[in-house]
Amino acid sequence: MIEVQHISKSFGDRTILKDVSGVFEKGKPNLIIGASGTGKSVLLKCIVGLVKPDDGHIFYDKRNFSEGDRDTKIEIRREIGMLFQGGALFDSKNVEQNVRFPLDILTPMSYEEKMDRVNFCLKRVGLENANKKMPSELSGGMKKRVGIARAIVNNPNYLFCDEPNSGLDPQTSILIDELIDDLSEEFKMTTIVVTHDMNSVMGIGERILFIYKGQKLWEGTKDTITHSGVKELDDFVFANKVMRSLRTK
Ligand SMILES: Nc1ncnc2c1ncn2[C@@H]1O[C@H](COP(=O)(O)OP(=O)(O)OP(=O)(O)O)[C@@H](O)[C@H]1O
Repeated sequence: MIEVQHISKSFGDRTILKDVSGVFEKGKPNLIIGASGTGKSVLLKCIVGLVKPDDGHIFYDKRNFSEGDRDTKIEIRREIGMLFQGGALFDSKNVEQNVRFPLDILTPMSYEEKMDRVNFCLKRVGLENANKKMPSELSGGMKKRVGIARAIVNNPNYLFCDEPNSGLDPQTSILIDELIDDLSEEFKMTTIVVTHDMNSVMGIGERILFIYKGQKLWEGTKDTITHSGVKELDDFVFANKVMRSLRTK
């Protein structure tokens, strides 16, 4: 479980996050949703330690990440897997080298042990025959799968995914969502997915935080999101014609 308490962040005189609190549960994807530019990625960066909040605390299974000692922070960082927006693969490395990279820099494992783990993860994401392919030879969906294999290769307790569906067609997006959902449960990871994709929300949104202009305005599930009574959330959810047509039924 990850807990954020009263997180605030400004850049210069622009306040980006205001007193955001929330709990992210183990074994399922927890979604952070909201319109573009509302502070979702900054919140995620605060949680993983890429941005330092001005105020507030972040706890990883009760361990204080924001004010913990150096060793605690290093320990927590080693338990984090991250799927970056766009995949962020190394263009000059092939698939297996990309996936092996965290093991090369973070573990003392032998080459054989690393390759066993790499092959296990590639198989788990449905890419068992792609070891030697270069990123330029992969489709967008395959790149995401490689990114996911790399994010889980170190057997993380925490998985963070920033817009995992960006640039993907709707069908591939659903497959990637389902993969993240399945992996979270299978490996008992606390997973946080940043998205503004309503398909993801209705597909895997068992736990959702809605951010509006840097504030958490609502939290709930896909079953309660359509009747939250929060105007700003309704504007977000029903921006899409299909969702509007469902509301009137
Ligand atoms: N390092 C930074 N310095 C200054 N401003 C920043 C920095 N990082 C983010 N911002 C600003 O913070 C605001 C929120 O950005 P953020 O990336 O969190 O939005 P978002 O909700 O994730 O949007 P999107 O869905 O478009 O990615 C934006 O106006 C952005 O310009």
